[in-house]
Amino acid sequence: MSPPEFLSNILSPPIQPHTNRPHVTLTYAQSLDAKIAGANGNQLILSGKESLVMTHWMRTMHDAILVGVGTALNDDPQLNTRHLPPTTTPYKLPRPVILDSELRLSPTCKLLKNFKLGTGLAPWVFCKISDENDEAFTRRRETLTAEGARIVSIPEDSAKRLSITHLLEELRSSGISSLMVEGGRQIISSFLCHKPLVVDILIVTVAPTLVGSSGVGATLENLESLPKLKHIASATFGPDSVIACRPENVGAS
Ligand SMILES: NC(=O)C1=CN([C@@H]2O[C@H](COP(=O)(O)OP(=O)(O)OC[C@H]3O[C@@H](n4cnc5c(N)ncnc54)[C@H](O)[C@@H]3O)[C@@H](O)[C@H]2O)C=CC1
Ligand SMILES: Nc1nc(O)c(N)c(N[C@@H]2O[C@H](COP(=O)(O)O)[C@@H](O)[C@H]2O)n1
Repeated sequence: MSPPEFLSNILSPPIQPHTNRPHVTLTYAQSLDAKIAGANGNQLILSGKESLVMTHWMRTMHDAILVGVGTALNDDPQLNTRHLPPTTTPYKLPRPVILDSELRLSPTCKLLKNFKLGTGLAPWVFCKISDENDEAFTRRRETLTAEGARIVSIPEDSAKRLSITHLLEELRSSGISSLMVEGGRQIISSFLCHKPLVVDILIVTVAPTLVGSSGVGATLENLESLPKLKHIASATFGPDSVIACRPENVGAS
């Protein structure tokens, strides 16, 4: 059992990291009208079963998989490989990584439950560097640590979001060579528009469905902030089209 040729062609293992950061794959599923969720952020199952299996293969090809705390709270994801066919050799599980400035992650989330059941790796939760006197923050930190999370404090950027540069350096020095970023909207925008460019490949599943204007769009950014893309490959999985692109001039470091 091995990943579909589409993936092995574009993410030939082992994926090569950069000196200061992992290789970054940004991926999400969208409707034909470029929505990633329904009204009020309601989670939508956009991918059909064939492209969902493709996404789970992609998970096995990365050392870590990242979501923002908005997604963690809204979707309560598992970020595992449960849609792959049964096998005697266990699939590689990616390390779950959550960007969570204020430590809002629920101590009862599925990621922590799976870790305690032995069916998932301990999540790494990245947060801001807090004031020592912030007792509520310290309590949340202690609770999540007691539930099995590794909490890592990193600096914020000028917009008061966690610094993507520091995050990627920390992941690389913790042995993460390849990172799959799954969303949601703010995370997609932060990674896609980061200067210098840090996304090595963008893989978008397009489902033949319409969500309408109340849905959540894939990005928040205007055209000037978005990178130019070069098409790499496309494939169909069941009814869905999957498109892989590379941002032009992505950093070589
Ligand atoms: N269709 C798909 O493939 C996916 C859809 N989604 C959908 O996306 C929605 C969640 O998206 P959002 O609310 O935008 O939350 P998000 O998942 O993008 O998390 C945003 C939060 O992350 C934290 N954060 C820390 N540093 C950050 C940084 N540098 N950049 C951005 N965020 C940073 C902040 O607390 C921020 O509020 C949900 O409706 C979910 O269902 C999420 C993932 C994939
Ligand atoms: N590939 C894909 N297709 C969709 O239709 C989706 N809604 C998502 N969402 C992402 O997958 C996470 C859920 O993962 P688990 O099924 O719990 O393992 C969700 O939080 C989004 O990151 N992806």
